[in-house]
Amino acid sequence: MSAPKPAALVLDGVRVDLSGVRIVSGIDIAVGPGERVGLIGPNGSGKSTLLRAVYRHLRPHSGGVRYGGADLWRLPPRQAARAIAALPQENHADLELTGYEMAAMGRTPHKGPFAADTDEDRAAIGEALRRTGTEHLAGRAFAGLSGGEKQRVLLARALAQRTPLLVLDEPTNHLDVRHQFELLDLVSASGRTVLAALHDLNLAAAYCHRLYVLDGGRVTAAGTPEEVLTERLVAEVFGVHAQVVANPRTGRPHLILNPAEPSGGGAAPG
Ligand SMILES: Nc1ncnc2c1ncn2[C@@H]1O[C@H](COP(=O)(O)OP(=O)(O)OP(=O)(O)O)[C@@H](O)[C@H]1O
Repeated sequence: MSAPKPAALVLDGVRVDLSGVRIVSGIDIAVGPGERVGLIGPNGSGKSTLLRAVYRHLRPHSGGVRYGGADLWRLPPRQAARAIAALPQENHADLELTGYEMAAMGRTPHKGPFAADTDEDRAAIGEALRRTGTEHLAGRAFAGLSGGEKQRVLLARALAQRTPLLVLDEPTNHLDVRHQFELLDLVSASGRTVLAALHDLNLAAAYCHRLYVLDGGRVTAAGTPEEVLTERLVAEVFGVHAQVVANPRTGRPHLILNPAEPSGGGAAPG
């Protein structure tokens, strides 16, 4: 009943152009089976574009995306959708679906056209709603949910798909702090292979085994959070000052962030 055993995701020289503009190029990324890899980088650096090339919304102009050795772009759509589930940034507010129906869309790759839900479908949907704490949203119109509620229902859809690979684009968008932790705990506990774009560097440090830094459409650094999240790199890539300390509870790197050149002496408000 659980997702198949996770395999490795490999991006090999991926390049994507949009409207004749090169957005990302020469991207080599390897995510081991069951590994959680974070993609970090400033606005416009190409994170979403790259993820779309992985979850088959934007065909790369060159390079390959392989999962478990198979070229994801050559797989029949249904087979690909049994391997990879995505939590994209796009909003589906236009769809007239309930929370349950949205989560149930995750079962589409496992069913024939117009086939009724099987016991396994219902179990997968129910478990996904329960794990994401969204059972109470099942009967509500998806379009009327709050941003955070939508995000959690979309995660339920991805989990109901029961794929061994998850691609997450800003999964903590709209979520309050408790739900940010809960979502990433849930994803971590799932044991899936994960590639996720994250803006929050501390969450990236806390939940990812390794990080890739994207800047100007290229990978400029990669390694463990300890290796990547240095004061120098954060200053160069994000233009802010970071003091790196160890989280006293977890031992993971934790960044105390401030503007690069504090003005007004950095006095505390009030
Ligand atoms: N159709 C398009 N034509 C030209 N440029 C585009 C097109 N779509 C996106 N871009 C540009 O591609 C670049 C990368 O966008 P992308 O959304 O991948 O970045 P991102 O790193 O995910 O950004 P953010 O952190 O703001 O979400 C941006 O400069 C964006 O303006």
